Amino acid sequence: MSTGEIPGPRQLSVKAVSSGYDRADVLKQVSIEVVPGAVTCILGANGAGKSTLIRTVLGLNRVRTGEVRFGETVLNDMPTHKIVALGIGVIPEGNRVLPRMSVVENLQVGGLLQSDTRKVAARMEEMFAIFPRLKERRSQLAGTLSGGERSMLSIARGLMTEPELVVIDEPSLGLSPLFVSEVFNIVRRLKESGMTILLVEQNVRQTLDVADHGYVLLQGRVVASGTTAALREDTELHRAYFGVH
Ligand SMILES: Nc1ncnc2c1ncn2[C@@H]1O[C@H](COP(=O)(O)OP(=O)(O)OP(=O)(O)O)[C@@H](O)[C@H]1O
Repeated sequence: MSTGEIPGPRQLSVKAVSSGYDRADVLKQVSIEVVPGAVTCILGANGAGKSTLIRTVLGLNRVRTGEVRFGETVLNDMPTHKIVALGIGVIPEGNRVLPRMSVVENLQVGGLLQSDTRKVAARMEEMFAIFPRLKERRSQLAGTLSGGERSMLSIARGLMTEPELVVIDEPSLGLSPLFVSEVFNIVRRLKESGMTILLVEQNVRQTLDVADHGYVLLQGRVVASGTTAALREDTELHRAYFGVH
């Protein structure tokens, strides 16, 4: 084997993972793979275990059995800040921003892990290139932004750490239809830029339009998986949402 090879993009793998709260397991033997450079989605109705899966990947819930890996690195029992430092970014659900801080200050908070302030400033300019609307509103308090602008800011803030893989948790939650389309357009642009995305959503149609592969969770188990084209035809997807065969 040669040494000094440039490492390729890393794959996030969840292998036969069980985890939960108190004594009960919520996730039961869940296995997923997040292919580098593609959008992988996790679909499932309320209470299916989507948040628990994200929490487990990010080290907020303990892996009880099984293994979570990012490339060669095992993430089981690793604290969240170390997982983030490995190159896994998070965009939390609900377009969370710091309302009393300006757009620029919100982005600076997103870049806190980076001690080189010139790099933070350069990354911020990259974010402004992707989201020109945020640049126009750079001094505005985040709490006074529109819903769509707020979701752009929460996404941009999550990208300030220059993650290799980003977990996007229900970005359309609580947004009106126009803003929902805007958010999915942003996801599409991030995908075109080559980013690896794990997208967790309830909005089936738009998610299947943007994602490449996906998994359907039902009561903490993966009941269907495959390309989005295959999932569209899968009766398990319909059963998971509507309880019909
Ligand atoms: N902190 C907790 N303590 C105990 N049980 C919890 C906790 N958080 C979630 N659960 C339970 O775990 C199960 C899965 O919840 P989870 O939040 O992962 O689902 P979800 O698919 O993200 O749902 P939603 O789309 O409504 O956010 C549910 O039965 C829920 O009640």
